[in-house]
Amino acid sequence: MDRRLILVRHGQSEWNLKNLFTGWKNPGLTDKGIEEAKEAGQLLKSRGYEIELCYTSALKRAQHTLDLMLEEMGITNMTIIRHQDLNERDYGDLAGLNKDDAREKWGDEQVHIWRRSYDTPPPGGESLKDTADRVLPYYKREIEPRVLDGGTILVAAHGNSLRALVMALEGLSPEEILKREIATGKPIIYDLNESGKVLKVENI
Ligand SMILES: O=C(O)[C@H](O)COP(=O)(O)O
Repeated sequence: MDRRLILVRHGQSEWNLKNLFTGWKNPGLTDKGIEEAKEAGQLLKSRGYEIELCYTSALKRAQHTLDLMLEEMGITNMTIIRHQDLNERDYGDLAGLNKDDAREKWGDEQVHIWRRSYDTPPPGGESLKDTADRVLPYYKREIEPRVLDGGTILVAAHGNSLRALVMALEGLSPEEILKREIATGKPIIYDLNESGKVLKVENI
């Protein structure tokens, strides 16, 4: 029996293109982001997976990415569960600021700590740990049981909500997750065993 979990970060957003901290702000996809989402859909289509159920966040860049992927896969009748627990990390006071301007103001190291450390939150926002504290209970409660029932579950979410999930699934340390980047529109495919442990991971 397949117990497959597919994670996809949304395609490039308007604010990714402008190099702005985004967090819970709600920009749409760029043309490139739309293409990335379609390509991700084509890739999954070529694998012939039968998707049982989809999850996404409450933010439109992830929702639109999922819709485009499903369209490419020719899937018209699908249950999509949208929940804010899968939202991007809240970037707090940094949201809307240019990432290079922030480095000029606070220095490269501080900005890197805010962006990639495990437990140092950006001012007024969530650390990766804070993000994990909402993403992982949601995953355990809602998503994992559906995967363990058998089949393929697709999750379209965000760079840091997915880093939180990848950290738990792959058993990465806070040092290891610091270096882990999640590319836009590139599916990560996990095969899980009956207790939810990762048997195999494939980045396509
Ligand atoms: O919210 C954002 O700005 C991006 O989606 C992810 O940002 P990061 O690469 O700075 O974590």
